[in-house]
Amino acid sequence: MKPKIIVYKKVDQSVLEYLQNTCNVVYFEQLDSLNYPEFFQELKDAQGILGSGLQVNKDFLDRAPQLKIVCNASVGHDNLDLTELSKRGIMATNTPDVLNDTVADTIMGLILSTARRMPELDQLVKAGQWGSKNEEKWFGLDVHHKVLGIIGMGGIGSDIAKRAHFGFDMNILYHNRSRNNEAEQKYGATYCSLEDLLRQSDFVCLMTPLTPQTEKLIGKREFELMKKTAIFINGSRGKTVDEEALYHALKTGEIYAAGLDVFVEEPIKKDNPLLTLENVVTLPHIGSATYETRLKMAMLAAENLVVGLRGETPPNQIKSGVIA
Ligand SMILES: NC(=O)C1=CN([C@@H]2O[C@H](COP(=O)(O)OP(=O)(O)OC[C@H]3O[C@@H](n4cnc5c(N)ncnc54)[C@H](O)[C@@H]3O)[C@@H](O)[C@H]2O)C=CC1
Ligand SMILES: O=C(O)C(=O)CO
Repeated sequence: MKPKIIVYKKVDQSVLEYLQNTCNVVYFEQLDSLNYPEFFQELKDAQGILGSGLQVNKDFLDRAPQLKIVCNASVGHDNLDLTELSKRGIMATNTPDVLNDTVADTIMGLILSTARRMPELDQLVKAGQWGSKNEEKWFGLDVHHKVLGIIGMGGIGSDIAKRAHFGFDMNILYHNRSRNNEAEQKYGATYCSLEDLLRQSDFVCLMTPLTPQTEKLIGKREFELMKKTAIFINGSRGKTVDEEALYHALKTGEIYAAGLDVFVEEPIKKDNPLLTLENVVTLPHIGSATYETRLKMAMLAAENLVVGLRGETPPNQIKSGVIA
């Protein structure tokens, strides 16, 4: 009999068909309060789940006694309690690398749109307010030849460095848990302490995973260290930043602007004070969201699931306690 699995995220038909070759697939295009009861009913005898964002913790796993594998269709895996999973002998996988270029493109988009104030200018033109009198009011800051500080020089950080170095002649500083020789040799990146990076960078780009060590990594003190002209970009997870401190830094001119793809609460609440600021460019956690890349991520997650359920080691197994 084919093992039962649950896909809890909208995926391409080709991914479903691939999974159906070896699995009995229960498909939820998305989870909401209406279909949660049905989802948890199905979970009771499911051997695998594939999707992203669900909090897989002790309570969740108590409701999934047959589970053998949890496949995130994302590289981030802060939603998974790896200790609890490994205690129960349940495999966990993610989708690294296939999204690096796409997320790096998004980050460059945030860098350019904050520095050159593109969303504000778009609104101005569309509102029929394109005049010559106020032209200088809308001037922005150069990106090329500036200093870009990348915190978290992993797969995505390196692809941001590549674009910044070759495309924009930027000087790259980075802070990471360990030295990244490839980024140093190929993109001229210079390793430094977090404090030096914050003091010297024109653009500070946060690209670490969310872990106990990176939660609120950037807060009041870190914003105070940044240049007044600094632009802060967050593409990691909302909780890596103290949002109140960020609001204060932007409101008081401690930093120039911010470009944010991620927030503490997602979707962000309409009354979040950050949304009142002109010097913030926001995106709805869309870093990897192109048709091509989302398909690659879903297919990679599906391949991991099939291999894992075959009793073999999936290519992107996340190992508890392994530090990059
Ligand atoms: N906005 C979006 O749509 C997306 C966001 N992400 C986020 O980006 C994160 C990074 O993704 P990848 O580059 O693929 O991961 P990666 O594992 O290749 O790179 C992460 C880097 O962060 C470094 N790091 C970890 N903890 C650190 C610390 N305390 N201080 C300094 N450096 C630290 C690691 O050494 C590693 O080099 C993901 O975990 C996810 O949270 C990933 C994809 C899309
Ligand atoms: O992959 C991730 O971690 C994301 O945030 C979505 O692509």
